[in-house]
Amino acid sequence: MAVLSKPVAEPKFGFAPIPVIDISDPESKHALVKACEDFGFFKVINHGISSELVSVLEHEAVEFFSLPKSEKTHVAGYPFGYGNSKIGRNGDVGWVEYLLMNANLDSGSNPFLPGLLKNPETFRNALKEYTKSVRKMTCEVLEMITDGLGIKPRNTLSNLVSDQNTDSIFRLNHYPPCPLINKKTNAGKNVIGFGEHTDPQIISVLRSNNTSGLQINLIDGSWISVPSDHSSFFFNVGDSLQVLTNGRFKSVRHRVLANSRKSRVSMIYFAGPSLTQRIAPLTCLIDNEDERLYEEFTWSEYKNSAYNSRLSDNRLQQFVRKNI
Ligand SMILES: C=C1C[C@]23C[C@@]1(O)CC[C@H]2[C@@]12CC[C@H](O)[C@@](C)(C(=O)O1)[C@H]2[C@@H]3C(=O)O
Ligand SMILES: O=C(O)CCC(=O)C(=O)O
Ligand SMILES: [Fe+2]
Repeated sequence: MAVLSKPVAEPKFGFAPIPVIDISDPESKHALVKACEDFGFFKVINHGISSELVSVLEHEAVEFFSLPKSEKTHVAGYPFGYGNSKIGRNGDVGWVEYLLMNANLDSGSNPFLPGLLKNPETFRNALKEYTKSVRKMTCEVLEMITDGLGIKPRNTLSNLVSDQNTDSIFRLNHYPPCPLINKKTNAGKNVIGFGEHTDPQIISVLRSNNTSGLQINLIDGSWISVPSDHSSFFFNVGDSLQVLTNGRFKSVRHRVLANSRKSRVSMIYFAGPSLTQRIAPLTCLIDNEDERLYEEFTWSEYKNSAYNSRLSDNRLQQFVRKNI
């Protein structure tokens, strides 16, 4: 893997409180809206997703990443497939290997899936069940958010991502223990696993094993570490939701630092709309045209421009309305 020694800003508070939302309680809708406004990030508990389902998929992921390098690189590809160190195709690198897939397993976009692992069917079934359950939870969360914002109908946002044919993707990341970090002195402790960025989609749903490393950037610019919790899900507001809410919700900048001793395995569902979907501030959230902060774009336009950018770029900047 590539050696990364770029200095990164120190987290200000170490571990700090992250909004925790109990989605079994409808009244959590207000806390959800506040979390999206203040952090663009929150942890979800009482989600009802079977821990067995998550464990099976994690086990399959660990099996995959334990394969010899030659077998993994056999399924290397862009945008979907295996990748090691290189993130995207514009020069970003990290202490990470990953498998990126179209979340719609019936789309034909993941031709490498049948050849994966000894028992590809177990992997495929676990993936299918997992993405289905996470998509459902995502829609529930978006409906609570819509309620909390006082928007009608309550499926205004969930409709954008509820169909399995929308442009949603699924990513497995593996951050191996990093020998560049000195276990005794902690020298080199800031090796970047996944560089700072915002997610371009509407909302992302992350689950990891019990190895920490994820950090989020607060509105004041400081970084905080997110304590790992393998039984919860972490949600990131994406760029598209920032636009839909006319900047009221913040698309959270986040990154992952490597760990000297433990592997981190994460699975992320990026809920994206269909390619032709128009993304613009919801008219019910603005009183008059002058308040509109962003130009309208289609998801396909935004995605193309995002995939031509560097990881840390502010991708929304070019869509900010001028003369307001
Ligand atoms: C450097 C890049 C990697 C990325 C595509 C991009 O050009 C800019 C956005 C990156 C990102 C971040 C969130 C997701 O992990 C991801 C799959 C996505 O949709 O946008 C990655 C892209 C990637 O890894 O190809
Ligand atoms: O692996 C993680 O914990 C986060 C990775 C991430 O932010 C991403 O893949 O977009
Ligand atoms: Fe991300």
